[in-house]
Amino acid sequence: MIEINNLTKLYGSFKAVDNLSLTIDKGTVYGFVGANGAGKTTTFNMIATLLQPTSGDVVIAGKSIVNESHEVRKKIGYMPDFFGVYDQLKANEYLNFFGTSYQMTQAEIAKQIPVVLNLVNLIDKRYDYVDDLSRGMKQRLCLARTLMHDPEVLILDEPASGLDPRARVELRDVLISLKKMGKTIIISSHILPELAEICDEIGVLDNGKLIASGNIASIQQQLSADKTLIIQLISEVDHQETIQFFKEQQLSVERQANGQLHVHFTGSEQQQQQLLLEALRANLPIIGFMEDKKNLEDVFMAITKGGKLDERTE
Ligand SMILES: Nc1ncnc2c1ncn2[C@@H]1O[C@H](COP(=O)(O)OP(=O)(O)OP(=O)(O)O)[C@@H](O)[C@H]1O
Repeated sequence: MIEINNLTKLYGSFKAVDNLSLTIDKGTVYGFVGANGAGKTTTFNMIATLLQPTSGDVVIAGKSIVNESHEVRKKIGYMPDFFGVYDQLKANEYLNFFGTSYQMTQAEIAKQIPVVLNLVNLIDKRYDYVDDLSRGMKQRLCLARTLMHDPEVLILDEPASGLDPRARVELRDVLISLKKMGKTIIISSHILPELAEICDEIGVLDNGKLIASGNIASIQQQLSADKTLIIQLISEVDHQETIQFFKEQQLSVERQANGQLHVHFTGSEQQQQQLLLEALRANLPIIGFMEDKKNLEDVFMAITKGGKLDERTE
């Protein structure tokens, strides 16, 4: 559905997007995550035909953003990270304005306005002034405007930014409905857990490069070779024998304030099982043995700061 081929953008000599290649299948919700300045907006502006790439191309439903931008625009709905405020316009007038700019007929517009307002749960606000809506409602109205011409692909740049938790949940529910309708959605955020809830796949952008891509489980797995085992011991027993056991296995061990041991481990799952078996055979006072599952924030920080994945994915 979307083929990104060697997409590159230079601002002067600065590479904001560096040789990005990626395929996104129809019906996929694909999330781009990256710190501020990683290149998300630049990438989205190119996909949305608002910015010419320095080199490379994006092909959406068979149409090139470089050579067929007009055709591409019919297929996409773009929600920018900042959008204008339209004084003195009511919600339905706002949608009418965008419908007209998509060259829809008045009959089509009249039919589509209630459809999109229902989708974003704003049908009760159709006669309210845009300026009087809450920030979350404005975001959803902006999403409604991108749906006016019923595009196959939605490009949403940080749609949840600045929203309170409740407004985020409301927006997420709308996105889940759009996903169920079979839309292909590209969405960005600098908050990985937020994307993980609705995305089928995630791409991590760092300094303009796509340094990891795949479903959340595979991204987490790419990091899991470097893990911490949490060992819980019977309280009030001497920890020394157990610490000595792990040291003899050439593993580094740290005793925590809560009495747990943290063992740094880089082996496979089979080797992890073997370690547990040997610890039990040695009759150590172990009552808990588990891997410290990295949460998504840890994963994000590790991939963008530690450079661990750079070597593996290149
Ligand atoms: N018009 C421009 N001219 C020069 N440099 C630019 C321009 N637009 C963006 N940049 C630079 O390109 C890099 C990528 O910016 P971009 O806005 O794409 O990142 P982003 O991931 O969307 O960041 P944010 O999360 O802060 O919106 C940044 O270093 C930014 O300063």
